[in-house]
Amino acid sequence: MNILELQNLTKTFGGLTAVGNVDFEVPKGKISGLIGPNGAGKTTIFNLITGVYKVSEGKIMFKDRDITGKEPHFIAGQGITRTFQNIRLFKKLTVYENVLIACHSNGSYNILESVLRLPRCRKQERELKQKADNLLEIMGLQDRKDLIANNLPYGLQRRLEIARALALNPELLLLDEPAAGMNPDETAQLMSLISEMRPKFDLSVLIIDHHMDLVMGICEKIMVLNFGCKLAEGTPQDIQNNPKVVEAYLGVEG
Ligand SMILES: Nc1ncnc2c1ncn2[C@@H]1O[C@H](COP(=O)(O)OP(=O)(O)OP(=O)(O)O)[C@@H](O)[C@H]1O
Repeated sequence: MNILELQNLTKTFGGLTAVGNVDFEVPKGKISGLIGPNGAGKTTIFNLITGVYKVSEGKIMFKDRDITGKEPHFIAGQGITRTFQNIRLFKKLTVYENVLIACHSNGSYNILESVLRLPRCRKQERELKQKADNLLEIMGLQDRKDLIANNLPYGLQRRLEIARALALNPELLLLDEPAAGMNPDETAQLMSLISEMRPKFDLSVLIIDHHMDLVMGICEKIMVLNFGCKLAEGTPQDIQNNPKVVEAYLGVEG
């Protein structure tokens, strides 16, 4: 069963076709990968899925519902959250505050209940704090919860971004270059973390990354883009043995 389907997806910017007629299914409960050379259209696809860019042509189906053209907040509310290529955190707030703020987006009490500190509000706040603590524990950030986010090592800032995305209770998590800037040890730790959190949160995951060891190591299905078009899709083995992919991407140093 598929959680997400891209049907004939196209995005043009003026005369440039950033994404052209792409069909791709993301299976439910699996980790999938989206790879391709720089400028191939990968981040544009994330921006289309999350409603940041408007689709030029084609359809995006999430859990069999058409979400094409919907606003980002609606799509996030349906269960798709993401991280960004350039980390986006509240850099001057603590690690804990960063996660707690994200958890609060699920709170359902109103301003009056909050100002009057009514019991329903106090109960929810306790639950949200508990949730933030759990997320920090799972992401291995509990012992740094009082640090200012900007002072975290880069690899841990990436983990914090994932914790914030998980706080929104996604069913589909989109990770845009989660291992960018990480050394091989940090990348290996991130791979185990993603593999462990997938069943823990009952997630489907779609990852963009240039680290082939990460993508080939944890993805069950991979799509390769080149110049905005789908070049190949299949298992890591299919992709590694595909001469077109080797020529377009894997054979390129860097
Ligand atoms: N807002 C925009 N306006 C104009 N062109 C854009 C815009 N966003 C992306 N593009 C163009 O679309 C193409 C695809 O870009 P995109 O960022 O999706 O590639 P990518 O595969 O994610 O690359 P990278 O691996 O370098 O992040 C590029 O030619 C890019 O310059």
